[in-house]
Amino acid sequence: MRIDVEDLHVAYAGRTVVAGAHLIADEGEITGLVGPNGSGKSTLLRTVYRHLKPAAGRVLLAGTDLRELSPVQTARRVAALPQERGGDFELTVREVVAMGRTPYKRAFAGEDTADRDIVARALADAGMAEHDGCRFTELSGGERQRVLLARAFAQQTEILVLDEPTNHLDIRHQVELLALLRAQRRTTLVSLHDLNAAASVCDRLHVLHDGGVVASGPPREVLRPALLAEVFGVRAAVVEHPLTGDPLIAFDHRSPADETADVGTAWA
Ligand SMILES: Nc1ncnc2c1ncn2[C@@H]1O[C@H](COP(=O)(O)OP(=O)(O)OP(=O)(O)O)[C@@H](O)[C@H]1O
Repeated sequence: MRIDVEDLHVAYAGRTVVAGAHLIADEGEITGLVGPNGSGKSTLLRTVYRHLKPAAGRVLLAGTDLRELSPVQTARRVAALPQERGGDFELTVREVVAMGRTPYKRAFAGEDTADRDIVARALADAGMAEHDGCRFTELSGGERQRVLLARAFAQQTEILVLDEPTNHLDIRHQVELLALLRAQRRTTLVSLHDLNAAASVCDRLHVLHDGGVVASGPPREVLRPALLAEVFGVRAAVVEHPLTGDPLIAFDHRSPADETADVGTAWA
């Protein structure tokens, strides 16, 4: 189920933070949203999972404007892992994941066997099956994250919108999560700070800068040194990963990009 974001404008209390953003997330692909702090990634994602309303422009799911869908219809199409991982749920891990089944329930209907199987499968996929009886509040940040991801899986939507899903995860769990997303082949729109992870797992990237998309395309075409200098303010070489052949960004951690250097317009 393809996502089209068209000329999107989003504001908080009159302050526009996403201004005229366009992007596409193709069916079954992993589409990455990257950009510096405050560039508008979370805000854009919140409009796609309908937590925020656009001030102008629109979000289409398989050609249908989100505004034409009810909240339940949206929840059957889009599951989200928001950046706000709060919710000090006084619930067990299993109960939190079972919340993902809500869009399919009539009021006060209980869980059936199919729901229980879906929840168990989602917990196993997120590597949290052994914690199913634990209290959510007693988990580490990374474990909570994986439980909330399992809740999104249990929602069984064609679209996943994930805001920094690898945040808090150790490197092994980052690799596992990204491999799991690839294996699922759902339409996935994901914000990532780790540009090397984005280069490895995303089919297409959109670079957000000051609320607008300034570059789009396959990671190899987008992640060029000039763009990294201009948008992220860093010096970097882009080489080939010796194991995978993916683009590998070797950052200069000693000094930022020289603001006076002529880096050209990488995305022209
Ligand atoms: N709830 C809010 N109310 C008011 N302003 C907000 C709110 N959330 C974000 N903003 C502002 O909107 C701008 C974009 O923030 P957003 O969180 O979308 O960026 P981001 O690219 O996801 O950043 P980060 O990489 O730091 O997570 C920032 O200037 C931020 O201060």
